[in-house]
Amino acid sequence: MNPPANPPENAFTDLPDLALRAYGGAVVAASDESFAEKENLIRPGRPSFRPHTFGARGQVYDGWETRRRREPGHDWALVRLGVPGTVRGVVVDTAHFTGNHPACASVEAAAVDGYPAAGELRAAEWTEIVPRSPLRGDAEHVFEVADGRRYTHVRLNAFPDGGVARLRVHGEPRPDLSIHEGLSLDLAALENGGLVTACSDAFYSSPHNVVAPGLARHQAEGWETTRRRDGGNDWLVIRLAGAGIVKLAEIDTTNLVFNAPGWASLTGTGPDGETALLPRTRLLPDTRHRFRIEDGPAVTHVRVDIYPDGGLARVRLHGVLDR
Ligand SMILES: NC(=O)NC(NC(N)=O)C(=O)[O-]
Repeated sequence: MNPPANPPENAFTDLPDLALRAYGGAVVAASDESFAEKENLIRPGRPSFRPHTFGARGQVYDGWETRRRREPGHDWALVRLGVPGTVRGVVVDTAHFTGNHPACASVEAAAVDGYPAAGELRAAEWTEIVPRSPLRGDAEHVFEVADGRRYTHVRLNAFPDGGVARLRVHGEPRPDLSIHEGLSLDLAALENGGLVTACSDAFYSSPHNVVAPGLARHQAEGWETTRRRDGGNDWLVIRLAGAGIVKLAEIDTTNLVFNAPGWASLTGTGPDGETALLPRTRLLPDTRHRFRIEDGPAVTHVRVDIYPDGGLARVRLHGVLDR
């Protein structure tokens, strides 16, 4: 999620990239990756470029690059989304590929639950979500997707061959929660369908990071705001995996050593209105705080207020789904 504080509504690039490696995405197969490896497609961060870094196979690119095709057909890469979901838009980024970018690209999507092997995936039913479109070199191509179905995999087609730096697949998470039936789970986690739907400020790093899997390895893998000068406070809103009762909240300031918030509070919203889940509570820098939440009602959204600013590495809201 990019600045500014009030992004335009429905800008799909503000939704999380469901294919991101950090969320568990994987490039499970590709027709070819002679020049540069397919895994680069879903790496976090902007693609880098160092000129004249020629290795034994040619210039080294931060992207997926196939060899010059001498037979009919086209190249493709198959991506498993880290979290299944509704795809709202795709970005095909040819950053730094000039003279060797594909002439055109298209994107297809499929829904295959379980653990399909690459061969099984290729035989799946694929739906075109981005029609074959011309590409330019060294450019981000932004394609909105109107199809509202849930998908688990996408396939990038490069016509006829060439290099693509990144493939971003923005959307809303829709995992299958049946496996959690009768169990507690992190209702905020992106992998369980939690989604940050609003935030006051995303200047340094994305608020989606607070619901990402695992621990943040450094400050940029968490959410960080600017220094606030107006007397207010920063906040974000998490839409939970479903209506649920939060029983344990984890507020993690790890890696925020000199810029951790001084305090935080949690407010739930649900069918019964607004409920204070955690009153304004003092936080320490660089610490994973855990708080029991007693007797809360079922809520669908939780607002996390931090005072006055700073950011958080992670927010975990463990609880049970309300039937
Ligand atoms: N990785 C490469 O060297 N690719 C290309 N060549 C240069 N110089 O970038 C190409 O497609 O021939």
